[in-house]
Amino acid sequence: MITVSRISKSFKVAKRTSGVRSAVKALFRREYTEVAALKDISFSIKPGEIVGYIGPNGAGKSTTIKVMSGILVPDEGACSIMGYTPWLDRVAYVKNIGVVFGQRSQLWWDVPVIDSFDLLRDIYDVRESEYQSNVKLLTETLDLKDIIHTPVRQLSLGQRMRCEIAASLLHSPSILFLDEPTIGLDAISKLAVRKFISTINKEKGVTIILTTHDMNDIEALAQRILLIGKGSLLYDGSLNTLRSQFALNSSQSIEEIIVQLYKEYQIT
Ligand SMILES: Nc1ncnc2c1ncn2[C@@H]1O[C@H](COP(=O)(O)OP(=O)(O)OP(=O)(O)O)[C@@H](O)[C@H]1O
Repeated sequence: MITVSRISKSFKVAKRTSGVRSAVKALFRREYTEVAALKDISFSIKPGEIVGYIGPNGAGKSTTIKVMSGILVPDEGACSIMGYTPWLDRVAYVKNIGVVFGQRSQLWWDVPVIDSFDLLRDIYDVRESEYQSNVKLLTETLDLKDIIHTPVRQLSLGQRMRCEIAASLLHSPSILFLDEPTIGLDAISKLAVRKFISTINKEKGVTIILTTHDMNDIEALAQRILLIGKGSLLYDGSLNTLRSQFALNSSQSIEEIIVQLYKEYQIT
């Protein structure tokens, strides 16, 4: 379903130095450095999998999600998702995927949530009957009844996140990319989001790629882990294998094992 082969992506970043002299000099001759965000990344994902994509800050997780969702074009490599190359066939491709960036919103800030949903229905060209049944199901399962007519700017983070997840599923995508969907949520909201992710995976067969720093999300959801550090893929396997290979003792938490792994690979 998803094949990522030998993807690399660098960003050109302007060098910044302090001081007025340097600032004036930079007006005439700007210097750049290259940040290698992804280095030769390859993996494949089967339909119906929930894959946890983990790694420390700046490892390259969001860049990978952006490449897979067609937002960024890689410098090298190929990616085939449901037969599409994400950055080439964008219009047709996005009908098959849902994307949630925990730190950004796809909802219109000043209008009631349901108006954003209606706009997304038009953008994705969703059939009315399919749209109505999805709104009903998502309203029930994500408990949106009391907030769906509220403008997004008046929602709490947890309420907004439930709406974001609903928004990403209005067009019944087969694949869902979740980039830190539980960031900043309280314990109740985290559990609700986790339960929902698990339900749509089990009941609707949605394939899920989840990036998170919360190892409880990973333990609760991910059957498989991809570990990335400094732009390179370092581990691909199940949580159990990771535990049996890397745990120092049976009382070590998954969080401790992951921290130890980050240190071992020198990626923090
Ligand atoms: N638009 C950009 N311009 C320049 N550099 C970028 C850009 N986007 C990402 N980077 C750099 O690429 C590297 C990988 O960033 P990325 O956002 O993919 O990391 P991440 O694993 O998602 O991190 P985090 O856990 O902190 O969200 C970092 O060094 C980052 O500074």
